[in-house]
Amino acid sequence: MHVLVTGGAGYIGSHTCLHLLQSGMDVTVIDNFCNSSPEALNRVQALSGRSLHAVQGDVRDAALLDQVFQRGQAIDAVIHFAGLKAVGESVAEPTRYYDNNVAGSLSVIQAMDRASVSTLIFSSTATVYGDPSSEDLPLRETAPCGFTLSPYATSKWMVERCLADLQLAQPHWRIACLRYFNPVGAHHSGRIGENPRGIPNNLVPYISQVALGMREKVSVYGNDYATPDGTGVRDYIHVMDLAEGHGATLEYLGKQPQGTLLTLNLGTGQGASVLDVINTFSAACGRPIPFQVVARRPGDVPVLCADATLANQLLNWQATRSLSQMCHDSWHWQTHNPQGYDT
Ligand SMILES: NC(=O)c1ccc[n+]([C@@H]2O[C@H](COP(=O)([O-])OP(=O)(O)OC[C@H]3O[C@@H](n4cnc5c(N)ncnc54)[C@H](O)[C@@H]3O)[C@@H](O)[C@H]2O)c1
Ligand SMILES: O=c1ccn([C@@H]2O[C@H](COP(=O)(O)OP(=O)(O)O[C@H]3O[C@H](CO)[C@@H](O)[C@H](O)[C@H]3O)[C@@H](O)[C@H]2O)c(=O)[nH]1
Repeated sequence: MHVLVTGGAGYIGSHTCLHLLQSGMDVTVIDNFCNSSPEALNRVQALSGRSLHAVQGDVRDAALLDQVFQRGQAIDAVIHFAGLKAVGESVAEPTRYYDNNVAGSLSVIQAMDRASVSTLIFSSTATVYGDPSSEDLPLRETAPCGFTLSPYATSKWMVERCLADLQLAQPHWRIACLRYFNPVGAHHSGRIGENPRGIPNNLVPYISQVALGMREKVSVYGNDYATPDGTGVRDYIHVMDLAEGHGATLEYLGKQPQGTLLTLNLGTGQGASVLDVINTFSAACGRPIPFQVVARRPGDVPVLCADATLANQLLNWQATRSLSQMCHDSWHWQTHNPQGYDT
């Protein structure tokens, strides 16, 4: 099987490319490196002992996509990771987010159509659930969606809706929208991992930099939520579990008849609070993690936690790595690559 991975040099993309190569699949990547480094792909190839074909470019470049689809061995499926993901940034720059995430996805879908490739995995997000009511937790895929709290979340929901309409109009497609919860951790080798530019937005990369002494303390955004310890609860999932979930989805889609549209939560089903994560990380790295409680971050919700039963059943897949493993692997990556791929 030959898979085109858009955004394959990014955090989730690089781990998924490694898993696909190790599973014997052929991989082509298109990435404009706006939030990643070609070095990630060098390391993926070194770790797997196999090569992939990398194309530098933007998924909104229709002519380039046509070239990629026409070149060499036929592409069987696309995993579309390319997109922008910073929730706060999307509030400040909505048109950039809609352009990259919505127009970029349309460009990929239309190029697939021209090339008669109709198997697609789309990177969606738990943020499509907005601020769920407590009776909807843990979240099943049927929980209300679309009351989104940021342009980022809306952009992902718009693409999910577009794919549902496409599937109705052209029932030969096989599509999976995967709603990721909170991916953290890194490959156990410490060779690939998350590579935030500037000040990290996300909790675990920030804690990692505090543990390493690069930043003074973690700001805990609010301790007055209706959660057991008052801090926000999320469903953290190891990035390698997520990568394996993509492999399992490709396998599942390959066995389905034409006309499949699948929407799945990829999470562990276990919620962890901000303080749980700080304490678990501190145990993993053997250092105290200084923190200070500050005001809530606008747009944050109290709890996002998956019911991943459907993915477990359909894909014969389950997230197996613990929060402790996630923190351990993030720390391993951070200590070996304090400046990310720029080291
Ligand atoms: N990391 C998360 O917490 C999370 C959670 C839910 C969903 N997602 C989604 O999963 C996908 C991958 O996330 P990630 O964490 O690996 O992000 P990432 O930023 O590390 O990776 C995205 C990759 O896409 C590339 N890219 C962006 N726009 C592009 C374009 N127009 N053309 C070509 N390449 C482009 C970037 O250079 C980067 O390599 C994204 O779509 C993101 O929205 C991420
Ligand atoms: O410095 C920090 C950073 C975060 N948090 C808290 O930690 C939790 C997790 O925050 P973060 O790591 O920023 O993740 P989310 O805001 O949950 O969003 C992530 O997870 C979503 C899926 O659930 C993705 O779609 C988003 O792209 C991704 O940023 C939240 O309660 C935050 O309030 C802090 O207290 N301090």
